[in-house]
Amino acid sequence: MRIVLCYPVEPSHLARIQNAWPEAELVDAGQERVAAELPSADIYCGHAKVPVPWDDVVAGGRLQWIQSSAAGLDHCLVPSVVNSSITVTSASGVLAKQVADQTFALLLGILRNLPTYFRAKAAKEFVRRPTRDLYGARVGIIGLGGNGRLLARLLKAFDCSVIATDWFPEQKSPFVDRILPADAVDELLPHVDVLILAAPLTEQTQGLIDARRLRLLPEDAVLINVARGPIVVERDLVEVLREGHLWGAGVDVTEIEPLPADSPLWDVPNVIITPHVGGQRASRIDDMTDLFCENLRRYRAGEPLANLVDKRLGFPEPSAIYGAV
Ligand SMILES: NC(=O)c1ccc[n+]([C@@H]2O[C@H](COP(=O)([O-])OP(=O)(O)OC[C@H]3O[C@@H](n4cnc5c(N)ncnc54)[C@H](O)[C@@H]3O)[C@@H](O)[C@H]2O)c1
Ligand SMILES: O=C(O)[C@H](O)CO
Repeated sequence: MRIVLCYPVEPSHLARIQNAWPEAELVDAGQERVAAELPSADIYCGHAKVPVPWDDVVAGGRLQWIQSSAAGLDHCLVPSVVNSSITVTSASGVLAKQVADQTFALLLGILRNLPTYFRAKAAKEFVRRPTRDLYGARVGIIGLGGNGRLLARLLKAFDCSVIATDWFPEQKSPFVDRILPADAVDELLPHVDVLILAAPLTEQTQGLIDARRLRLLPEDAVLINVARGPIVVERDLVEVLREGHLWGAGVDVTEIEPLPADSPLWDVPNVIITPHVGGQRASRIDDMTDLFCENLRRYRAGEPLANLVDKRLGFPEPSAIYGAV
């Protein structure tokens, strides 16, 4: 058994992975060597941002299982992988705490008008501007997976009412007041003060939030995107923000990353932009290694894997999500 890794592991992580399968040959490939090492791998654990020649790897016929170290699978669910017998598992749940921190940083930053105060600080001006409350707000979450579920739980500490859409609306959560089917977005939008995007990028979610839907939100609503940039039509977001329809937006992800210097989004005052750092924190590697070691154990024991992805859908079922609340 040959296991190829391409996520930032330290010697202690390597030791734990080796311990989970002592007879396996473990290769810490690094980005430069991944294309050369993968055709002879049985198992691959790697990150979204690493380019992999998937068609060649699938054609080689040896790879059995991809453990993505990202929750979003837009990097590896290419047609050749989807149509193959390769098992795919995601990192759903592993980054949920960090994504929650990032969401609250963006959300509270916009509600409390921090972009204005950062500009005022640079100009050494002591200005006061109106603010909005998170306490008691009506929050809509698109996508109730590892991230969405943790967010719902934390929002309850702010006495928010939480309404969500999800592909699996029959799932239960003590922290969500109402779960609607994925295609009920238009029904949800008029009833929320804050809209948080936490769904994967799929055929159904690409361009989901366009000008028409942004205008269905109440005036002064806030949009937070911690999922994938192309879920929002960015030029529509700029247009609607400039009309003054929204209170503001916080985006950790953009249609093109890095966001091009000539993007008009940079110049919209009531927007906070962070460079896709929602999942960033040292401990994520520990958490990722916990998940991978657990899945190696299950793989060897022939047990169902955590975060097993339905490749046709592009995400795991709720019952498979690792450590979901
Ligand atoms: N900003 C970051 O750094 C960061 C970090 C982690 C994840 N992400 C992104 O956030 C997404 C969600 O992460 P997660 O860990 O919760 O993933 P997940 O796979 O656990 O959950 C995704 C959820 O979205 C639901 N869903 C799928 N299609 C939908 C649709 N059309 N409408 C509504 N719901 C839909 C699924 O049923 C599932 O419950 C990832 O796919 C990834 O793209 C971003
Ligand atoms: O999907 C994820 O896990 C994050 O966006 C990192 O790529």
